[in-house]
Amino acid sequence: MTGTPDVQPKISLRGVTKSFPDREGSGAFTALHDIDIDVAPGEFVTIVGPSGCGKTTLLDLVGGLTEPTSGELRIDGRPITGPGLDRGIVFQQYALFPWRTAQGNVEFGLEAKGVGRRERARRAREVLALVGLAAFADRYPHELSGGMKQRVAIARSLAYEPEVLLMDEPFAALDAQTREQLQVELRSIWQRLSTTVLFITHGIEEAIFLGQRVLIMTSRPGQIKESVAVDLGEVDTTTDVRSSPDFVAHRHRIWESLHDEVLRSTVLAGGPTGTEATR
Ligand SMILES: Nc1ncnc2c1ncn2[C@@H]1O[C@H](COP(=O)(O)OP(=O)(O)OP(=O)(O)O)[C@@H](O)[C@H]1O
Repeated sequence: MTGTPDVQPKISLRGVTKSFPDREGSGAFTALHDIDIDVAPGEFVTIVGPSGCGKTTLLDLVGGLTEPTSGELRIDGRPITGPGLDRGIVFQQYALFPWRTAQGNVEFGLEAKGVGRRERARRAREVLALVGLAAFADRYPHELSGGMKQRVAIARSLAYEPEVLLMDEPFAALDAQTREQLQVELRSIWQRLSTTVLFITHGIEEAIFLGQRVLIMTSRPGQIKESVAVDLGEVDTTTDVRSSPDFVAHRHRIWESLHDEVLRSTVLAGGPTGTEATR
């Protein structure tokens, strides 16, 4: 099991297994097997694992988008029975409404929550400012860069103040500089709002920079192999923190653990796949 034992966890998974019917339809294919995870309130947990090990499946389960084959998932001790406004989800693809402005996209979740028009507009402006887009509120998605669109997607999730933010490789499609900039912004937003975050990534450095704890998953069927606490001390994001001895040591430790799994998944797949997970 992973987590802090003495606080009631914000997110808790016990014995979670998820199977899908196999291609022939005659049996089942196990994507996740017997997962136990505890995430403390306000904790930022990142998850890395080889390609196809079930990371997205895990996040979908916490998001209530699918149901486990067996096991239990809880938020604040209550079983997860479906999607809810207590959880905001940010996907790799921006999933913005093209016919709505940035402001209109951010207001969307608030409409669903029944927030009045003036309050919606106020809150949307506030979170757009939080992600550095105050001057772009009236722009449509096609007028925004990839990084800006992903900022709008994050602002939309933050607008209705979810207690939990679920992020599935949200920066994967961005260029390296924009990605690093958004990592810094997300880190400071999280520090200010103390939202509980579960963040999936292929990048070891991203996992270390953002996470207080990195969960390493095994190759298929996905299980939690290790939970690595990240302690970088006081991080000055204006310096090249990724070159610090502590950061490099964490990177090496996680790389070694993950590399074994990537090799295993390559053998299982019968070819050279999954190497992206060792970046
Ligand atoms: N709806 C589904 N039906 C059948 N199989 C599925 C379904 N969803 C996922 N899978 C399978 O479950 C396994 C885990 O998929 P998942 O997308 O969760 O992995 P992942 O770790 O997020 O992969 P990646 O890192 O490449 O994004 C894969 O083998 C995938 O093909």
